[in-house]
Amino acid sequence: VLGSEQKDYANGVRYGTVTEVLSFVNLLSSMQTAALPNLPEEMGVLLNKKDMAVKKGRYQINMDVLLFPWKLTYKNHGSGLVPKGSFGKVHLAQDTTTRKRMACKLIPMENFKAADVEFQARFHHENIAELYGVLLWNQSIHLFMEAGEGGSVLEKLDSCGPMREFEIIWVTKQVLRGLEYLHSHNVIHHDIKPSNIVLMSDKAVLVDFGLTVQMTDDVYIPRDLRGTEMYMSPELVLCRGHSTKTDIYSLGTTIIHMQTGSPPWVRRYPRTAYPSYLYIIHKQAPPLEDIAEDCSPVMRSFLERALERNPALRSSASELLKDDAINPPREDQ
Ligand SMILES: Nc1nnc(-c2c[nH]c3ncc(-c4c[nH]c5ccccc45)cc23)o1
Repeated sequence: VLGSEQKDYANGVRYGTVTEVLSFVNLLSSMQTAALPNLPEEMGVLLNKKDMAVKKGRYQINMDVLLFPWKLTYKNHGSGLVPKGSFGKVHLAQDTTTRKRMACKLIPMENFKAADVEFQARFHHENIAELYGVLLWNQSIHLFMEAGEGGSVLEKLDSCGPMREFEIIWVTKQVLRGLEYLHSHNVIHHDIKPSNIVLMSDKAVLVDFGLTVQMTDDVYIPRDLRGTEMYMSPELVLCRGHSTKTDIYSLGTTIIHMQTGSPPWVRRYPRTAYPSYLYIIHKQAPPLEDIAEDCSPVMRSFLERALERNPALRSSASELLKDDAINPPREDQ
């Protein structure tokens, strides 16, 4: 039976505010899948009135919006689909009335967490993939978001090899702006890595906020290990409390991946011989040996500051945004 608050979703899909999206999402997280059959075909709250055309409380998948498997940007890629984010396959979506192209991440009801949406709904910045709306259909949550049609940095690296320094600077600046914004709200992304940075014609944006948390004070005591091993900071691995500085370390390892084509450690410690890198990250000094030989001196000192073992001494996003490495003197000056 629909509870009282569930009633106002009985009329399907509607436009709403961020607050309404968050209460819808909390309703979904608490809803048992058993309640589903007697719900309307699709239910949802959309933020983006401009690009998503709701018709009489309906927004039907494969009618009002078409979903396509994301043709990976570079042809010679393995699978046809965008690799799974944390709990979700990402499709390309197109509204049939407005023609707007979006990303649509499908998350099965049982895997859905409010955090998947909460941070993208609450925090807005040009370098964070915008949330356009949340829809429940066919026992799956559909998250409609800003699409990075250039694919992810990982896809670009796998297909085109190491990036040149000016490309790395362009991506790093955008990621730092997004991190500076999140960190100013005490929000830790927790999974900064090449596959969570997607490219558009004029910018790069951060995606996948499934592991994101907001610190209550200036340290976060984790209950579980969050992130992807290769990009984890020593203090995060230690599990004795960490801060937003952990994202800066992950950006440092991401830059190493962009300039060499491989994450840190793997060339010196092959994955075949090392099932886990946590001990290496804990014991070894930061992976400065994995910095590309042809890395410029300014970028090398940037990386030394981003990969500083002691988070208190590690530079912040705001400090790194002023660094010479990403503000190269213009040739003509
Ligand atoms: N996990 C996740 N959560 N939200 C997104 C997302 C929002 N907007 C997007 N735009 C593009 C891509 C994406 C395209 N090719 C790719 C190849 C690899 C990885 C991602 C892409 C992913 C997204 O992704």
